[in-house]
Amino acid sequence: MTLFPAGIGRRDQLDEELQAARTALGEDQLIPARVLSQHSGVWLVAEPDQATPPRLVHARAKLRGESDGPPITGDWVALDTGDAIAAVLPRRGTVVRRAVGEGKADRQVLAANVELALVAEPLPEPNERRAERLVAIAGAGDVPVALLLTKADLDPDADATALRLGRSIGIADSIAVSVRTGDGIGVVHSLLPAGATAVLLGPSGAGKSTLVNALLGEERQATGEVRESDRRGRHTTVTRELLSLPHGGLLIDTPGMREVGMWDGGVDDTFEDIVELAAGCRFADCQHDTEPDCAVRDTVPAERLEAWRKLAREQAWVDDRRAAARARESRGRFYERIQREARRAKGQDE
Ligand SMILES: Nc1nc2c(ncn2[C@@H]2O[C@H](COP(=O)(O)OP(=O)(O)OP(=O)(O)O)[C@@H](O)[C@H]2O)c(=O)[nH]1
Ligand SMILES: [Zn+2]
Repeated sequence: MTLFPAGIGRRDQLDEELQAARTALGEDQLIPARVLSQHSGVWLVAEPDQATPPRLVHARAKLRGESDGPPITGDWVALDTGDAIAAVLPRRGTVVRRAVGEGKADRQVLAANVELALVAEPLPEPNERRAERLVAIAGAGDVPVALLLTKADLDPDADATALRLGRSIGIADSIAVSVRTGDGIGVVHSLLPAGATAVLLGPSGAGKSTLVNALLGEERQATGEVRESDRRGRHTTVTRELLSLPHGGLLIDTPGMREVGMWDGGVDDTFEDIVELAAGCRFADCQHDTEPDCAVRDTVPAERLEAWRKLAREQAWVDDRRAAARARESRGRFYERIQREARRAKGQDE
């Protein structure tokens, strides 16, 4: 039985990228695979042709300390002859948040190589601010977004609410879905064509797992069993997994997130309405607060303006810290070079 009857996803230029990794590492035996799930210290991977069943592999120690962090679910990787992940192939379409932690500025890649982010917010009281934030981090990684207003059966005006929220955040695909009535499920399927990979994001309790089960239909039982035995056998924790949907689409399931910190910008994309209107303000640095001739203040709802300010402040804070870290790093490299040159000069003296 294959876990992914319709394959493990599209990947353009896989051969070229693999060749580049072989050249870089000087190893010509590397083979490609995709990470289906990440556990503590091991990764479940599958090869594109699935000639062998998915298997748990390790990663080379050096990979774990790299700036991009260890391999994650959705990654395309190069495996060596010892079945260890030797390289992570370039990531396209990433969702990155600031790692959770007080005053910390570090990045966490939530999903890699995704072509769509499904941002879930539950009805009847969707939190627009929370959705905006997820839309912004997806936008920062060049990942298009569809909004899913879940639990549509709890809101008699679900479709209107979805439309309104989509307009407000600037997302064309905004769909009310209910697992209870089945409304919207077909539309979600149509957003996930064969070979495409999407990630499902949203707060705890939004109904993500329930929706995933509905999308998987009967497939889940078949795939679930295999995975469960993997998990139990190894006592590992699954954080995210790549799932194969019946129509051939792939979906990365993420656990509910309490905190989603900004990392790579994306604020301006999400608040395009404000950015565009601001061009009409009298002052270029207008804060849309008490300035005269402000084109934004009276047009944009106060809560949205406040949300924009808050995210922009947060992004500025992260940018500061990232700039400081880069400066520290380049100072470090500078001193290393000076010391190296000093040692060399000394060697020549002797
Ligand atoms: N009325 C209604 N309830 C739903 C629907 N979908 C999910 N729920 C309920 O919402 C609750 C939360 O659902 P989950 O699927 O566990 O939510 P989740 O987003 O996966 O939460 P985490 O696993 O914590 O991230 C459960 O009690 C579900 O039964 C729906 O379409 N309608
Ligand atoms: Zn203004």
